[in-house]
Amino acid sequence: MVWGVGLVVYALAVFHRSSLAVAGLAATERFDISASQLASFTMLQLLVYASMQIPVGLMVDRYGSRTVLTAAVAVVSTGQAAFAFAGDYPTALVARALVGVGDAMTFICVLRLVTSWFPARQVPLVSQLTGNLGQLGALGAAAPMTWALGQFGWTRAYLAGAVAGLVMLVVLRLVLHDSPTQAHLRGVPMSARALARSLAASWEQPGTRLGLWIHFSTPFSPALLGLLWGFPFLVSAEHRSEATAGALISLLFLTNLFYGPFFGWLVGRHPWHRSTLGLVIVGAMASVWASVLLWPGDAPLGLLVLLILVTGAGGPGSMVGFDVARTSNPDHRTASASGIINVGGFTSSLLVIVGVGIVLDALSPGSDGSYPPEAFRWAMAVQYVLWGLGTVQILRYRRRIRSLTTREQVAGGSSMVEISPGPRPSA
Ligand SMILES: N[C@@H](Cc1c[nH]cn1)C(=O)NCC(=O)O
Repeated sequence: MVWGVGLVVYALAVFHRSSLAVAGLAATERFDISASQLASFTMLQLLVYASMQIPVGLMVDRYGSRTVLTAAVAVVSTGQAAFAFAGDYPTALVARALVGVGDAMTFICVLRLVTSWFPARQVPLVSQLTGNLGQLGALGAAAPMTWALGQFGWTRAYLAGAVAGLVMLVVLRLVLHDSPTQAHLRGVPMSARALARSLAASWEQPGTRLGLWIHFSTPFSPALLGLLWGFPFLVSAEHRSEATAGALISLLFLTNLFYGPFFGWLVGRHPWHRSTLGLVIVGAMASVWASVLLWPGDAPLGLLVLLILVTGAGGPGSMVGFDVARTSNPDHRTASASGIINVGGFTSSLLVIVGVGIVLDALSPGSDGSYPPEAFRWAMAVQYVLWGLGTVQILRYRRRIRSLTTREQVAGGSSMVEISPGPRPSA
């Protein structure tokens, strides 16, 4: 029950995060803004999210999931309510930033609950299910939100999400305990210096860095498609109808339901090969994107479906990063290590979304807002820079961790290494 409540709260956060995706046109009219001002909502949210991860991880280790999740739901609902009533662009930006803050506090709390409530051998699978079932919130923010906006109008549609948050707040306070034996699982108070030492200790573990780079390399491609550029790419560059493009984006979220349990099972059985899974996912995404981008003319529908099915592995693949960090750190640092990991994917997503926008603008001089297919192809190729960097770093830290641990140790549930005093490894 505790996990179920945590999962619903996370799905609601994903709903709030994605609830602007189908309201772009309405938002441009309501706030009288340009396309780039509209994109800045998404960028602001991602920026706030990424920059909050380390403080949030430390807060969860110190105050426990129940307390931080309560604050998260209160903040995200306030933000969504403010967005419902916002009549001008600056107010709407502040409201979206609040949504980003509350959203940033949610996932790490729920992952921490999973490690406290489930036996260690079930944690990889349940964490995968958490990350992936939570994406159903994005599906709820697609067709149902389109319907609600048309039926009830802006204010009432967004307010409904905020009210759902208040209901979950009550349920959370009634049901959710930090562990089977304690309502509140609190860490010891630490000075700023001790916090810095604890973070440094996590960072010195090669498994934390390996996890960060797996999380960096895997989820940005589905984020690029699902959060901002997928729809215009499919319509403008691949000349698909809006209905087909919408169906392909929905399929992207649905793939999570397949990959989640599969990767969870795989990671639980073969922890030594977690980085191999990360590399295979990156390789598969890079290859299928190359086929689409190099295809002369419009890519056939079958290839676009393949692109979606393969790219859909990126989000679930990023969960592997959390698992590597979990087994590389002691329990009292689990949440702050997860915070470090989560910076990876949200930074790479932000970079790729901004990068694609910059290349599109540079290659479409004087355009009226519609981008030529050729510009889109070059813009989407920005992904290769990040995949290249991510792959080099995964290989680097995987080599380091493999030289310092054994298969038996990792199979036993730990990839922690003894850090010897002396010169510290550089990033
Ligand atoms: N990459 C996601 C998790 C995921 C799983 N399937 C698709 N995405 C992640 O890191 N989530 C953190 C969050 O706050 O959503």
